[in-house]
Amino acid sequence: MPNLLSRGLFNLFFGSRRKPLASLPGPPPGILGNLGDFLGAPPWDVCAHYARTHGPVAVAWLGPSPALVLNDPAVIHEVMETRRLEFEKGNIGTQIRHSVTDDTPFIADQGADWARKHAMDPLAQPWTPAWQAAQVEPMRAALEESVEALLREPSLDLALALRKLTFDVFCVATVGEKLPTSVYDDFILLAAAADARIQAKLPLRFVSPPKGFAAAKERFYGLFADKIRAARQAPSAHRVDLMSWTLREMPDFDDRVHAHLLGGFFFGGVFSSSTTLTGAVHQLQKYPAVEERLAKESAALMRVPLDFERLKGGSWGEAVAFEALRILPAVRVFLRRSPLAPTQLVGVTLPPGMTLMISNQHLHRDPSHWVQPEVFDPERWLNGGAARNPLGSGHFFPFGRGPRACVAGDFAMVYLRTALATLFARVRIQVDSTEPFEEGFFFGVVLPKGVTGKFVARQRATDSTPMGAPPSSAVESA
Ligand code: HEM
Repeated sequence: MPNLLSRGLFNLFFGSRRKPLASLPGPPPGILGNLGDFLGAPPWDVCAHYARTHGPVAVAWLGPSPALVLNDPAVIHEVMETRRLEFEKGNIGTQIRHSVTDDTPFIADQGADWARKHAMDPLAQPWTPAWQAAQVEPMRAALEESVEALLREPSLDLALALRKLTFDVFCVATVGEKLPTSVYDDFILLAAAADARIQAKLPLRFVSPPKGFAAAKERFYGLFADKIRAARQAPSAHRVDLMSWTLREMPDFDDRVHAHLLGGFFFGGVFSSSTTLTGAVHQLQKYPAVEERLAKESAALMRVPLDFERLKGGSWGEAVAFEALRILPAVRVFLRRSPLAPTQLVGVTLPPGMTLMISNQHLHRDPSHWVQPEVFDPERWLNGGAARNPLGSGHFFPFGRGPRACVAGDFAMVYLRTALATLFARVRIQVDSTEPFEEGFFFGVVLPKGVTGKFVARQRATDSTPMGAPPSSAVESA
């Protein structure tokens, strides 16, 4: 809390800016506004703290600029759904455009730009659900191969190991094969360049790209362009990867845009999906009975080939994925900004270009809505629980809300369920500490830090068909 002098100075210099927002609660600003709150803690924790101390709508000051912190489901509904065309996404476009290209809908302006890009996105087509369903067995096989390799590692940084595993599996889902590690290195370099801009304390024009950025970008997107060219020359009616499916269904789709979207898939999905898996693994170590039930269900599901229909029968796996997305959502803060023309919201006129900070951190754990919100309890999603709190509803929006919610949310659920089933049928993931882990931030996504552990093979259940390589020497029973 800033002292009286600091508060007095703020009012002296910026008091007139406070007047239009005076009816709204919020922390008292000092000479630097409330920046001090954000320097000491992750932004989602600050948003949750404001919800608890000031209520569901609060004004905070980022230096001399006000920000509206929203923890009210009805107002969030307005901003992200009914009135979304008025509120552009923060400045994420200028931060990540160099790495992700302009073709991804993620950074499109609300309105016509987004509508055009969304309409031609292979992830938003009538055939997309069929492509998703067809990924279950190829992803299972890719996961199994990666798991066998990880079993040989004596110790792992689980966030990084699951990130690489997710990248490899997404290669199979997008182009039908795992790609060389050099492609992963290029991807991480491009993501790190975007992350440096997201986290920059300087004006963006002073943030220079890392060494080798231009060459990595050319190689990364060039690889997808080469794959598309090769697939056009030797079309196959049987390949089920996204690229082949798109070429069959949308033969006139521009190859350059197609290559950009295939590359963009990794930026959209690898960090968020692997962070969610890491969170799930950490919670499962803390709640062994939940893990045991997942292992049993997974062993029963695991007959090769695994198909979408059988995977859907794994209701505990789905509940575990939902619970991980609730308690440790990978994307916790959504930024929007008010339009240049004066706009009314929450009973006040917003200044032009005002930042709106929307977070799911508090609402996903709101004790007035959830029973024992701090407990990792997948049971809450069974017996109608998922219908009571559907994805994108007031207290559960890990994939965002409204038309700009994650275009690949359904695919992410298929991936998470396939990954949980494949992993927990085969291994116990031993996590070194169940204490809460430190949470960093990479590419706009939460990055778990210091979550170390190892994979330990489970004894295979007798009623499942043997898969893959023989168990390694360290074996536990399921
Ligand atoms: C657990 C995994 C995932 C989580 C938690 C997640 C979360 C999100 C969230 C919260 C948004 C909305 C952001 C906003 O409104 O500001 C979003 C949008 C988006 N996500 Fe995901 N995502 C995941 C997986 C994926 C995957 C696998 C892809 C692959 C392509 C992807 C691609 C996108 C794209 C392109 C958008 C922009 C959609 C649009 O504006 O039309 N995401 N995601």
